[in-house]
Amino acid sequence: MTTRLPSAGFSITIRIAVTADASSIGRLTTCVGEAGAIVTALDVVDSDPTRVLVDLTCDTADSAHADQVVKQLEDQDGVDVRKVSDRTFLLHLGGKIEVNSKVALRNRDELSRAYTPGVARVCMAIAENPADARRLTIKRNTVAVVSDGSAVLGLGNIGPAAAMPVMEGKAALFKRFGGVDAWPVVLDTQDTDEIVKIVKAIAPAYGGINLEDIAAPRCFEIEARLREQLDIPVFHDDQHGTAICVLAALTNALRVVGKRMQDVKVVVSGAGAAGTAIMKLLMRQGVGDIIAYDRKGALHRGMPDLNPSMQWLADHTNKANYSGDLPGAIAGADVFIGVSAPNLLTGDDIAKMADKSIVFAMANPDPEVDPREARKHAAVVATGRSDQPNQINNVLAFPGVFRGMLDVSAEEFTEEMALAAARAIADVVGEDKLNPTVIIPSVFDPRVTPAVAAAIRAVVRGVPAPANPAATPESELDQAPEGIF
Ligand SMILES: NC(=O)c1ccc[n+]([C@@H]2O[C@H](COP(=O)([O-])OP(=O)(O)OC[C@H]3O[C@@H](n4cnc5c(N)ncnc54)[C@H](O)[C@@H]3O)[C@@H](O)[C@H]2O)c1
Ligand SMILES: O=C(O)C[C@H](O)C(=O)O
Repeated sequence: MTTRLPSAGFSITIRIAVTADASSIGRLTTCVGEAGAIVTALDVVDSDPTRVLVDLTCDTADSAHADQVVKQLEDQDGVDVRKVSDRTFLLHLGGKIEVNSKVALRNRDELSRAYTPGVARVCMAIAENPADARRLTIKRNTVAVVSDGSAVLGLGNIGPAAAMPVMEGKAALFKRFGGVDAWPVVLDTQDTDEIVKIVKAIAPAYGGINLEDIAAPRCFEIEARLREQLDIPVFHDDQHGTAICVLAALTNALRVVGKRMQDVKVVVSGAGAAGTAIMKLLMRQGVGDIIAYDRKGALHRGMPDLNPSMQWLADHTNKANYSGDLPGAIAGADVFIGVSAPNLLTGDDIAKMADKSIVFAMANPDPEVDPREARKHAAVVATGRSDQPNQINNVLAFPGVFRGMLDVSAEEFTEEMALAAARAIADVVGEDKLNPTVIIPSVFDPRVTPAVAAAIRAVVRGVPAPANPAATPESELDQAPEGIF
């Protein structure tokens, strides 16, 4: 987006000493407002007859804007800026997750059962019957969030240490939304063979593997090989989580505009992890007319030097073998999906799409087209941003998908599960709520995870998804384990 709006992601708290008079606090908030920031809190820390010490908190648009807000305050008469704290960095001090013991360790008696000597009998039980690992260890509810830091958000190859805040965040989301204990496992290697070997070696402790932010096309081979070698589900969130959410959003967007999957022409910009999985799932759901776009242009037959996944797309999409530019491709198209790079299209390009067009511009943090421009011409617009309507984010999918898979000890993640999860997410938006700005539930809608988990469990059990998942047990972990003793 060209003009950035203030966001909680760039919230700062400024400690300011100001001359004590009737209008001094008012002048401060006016100054911040005139600088384009939004005041969200103001606390008086201390005061005496001559001076007031306040903590003023405000949302800014980015780091440069935050500096400018502080500078404008410093330029005011009688204002002394003492300290500026970045609230996002404050929240990350010491990391975002921790391990808690589920058992009390208050005396020798408890220690003797939780640890040695008692624990030895439990170890031997698992040695004799490996399936007991799911009942007697954290395996039944634990997922490894594995990354090599090679494609982190839209930031690129920033390495494993720098990827940690995202992986910790993912683990926090797993717990908050799915009750799943997830743990970051970042790897100081970007070698495919080595990653497969390491993940295979750590797998015994986990009930599932969530691959995260591993660059395409390596991610495809890593996922395929691990699926083949492991007896626990392997899910690549950037591929499958995104594809599930996009299919859910498109299902409802098509309901809004009154078009059918099999009739629409779709253009996807970005044939990486997300784009490839999105296209495959949409094709599986009946979309027949797709053009895939990447840096080198529209993927078409006869294009040289394509990697295997792009070659597959060139062979299986683009019916008319179009090879022109992106604005040309979307002219007359019904749906544009962007998972590539910022600012590739203008409002005028969107105006040339078919009547009642749908635009999902999902590059983070800045979408392929400014959604405010796109909304002037398209019937439905969605982005990945939390400050815009119709936020498409994987958190709608992965907590429920893993909740469901762990509940039934699933051994693999399948395309049937992806389709069922997408249907479950779409169905959460009832007919009475569906409109161009509500095609997808809020990430905070408490119905989403139970609905997705129930749909996944139903696929594994080979039964229809329950009509009212909230009325069924949310997790089999809530039920008493059988046959342990
Ligand atoms: N909103 C969401 O929930 C969500 C989910 C997944 C990905 N994304 C965003 O989508 C983007 C891609 O994610 P990914 O995981 O697929 O990354 P990726 O690196 O696997 O794939 C990105 C692809 O886009 C291509 N690309 C780059 N610039 C391009 C351009 N100017 N025109 C056409 N293609 C271009 C790259 O060559 C690559 O093939 C990122 O910005 C990411 O933040 C958003
Ligand atoms: O994973 C997310 O929540 C964000 C998305 O996958 C992205 O890459 O931007």
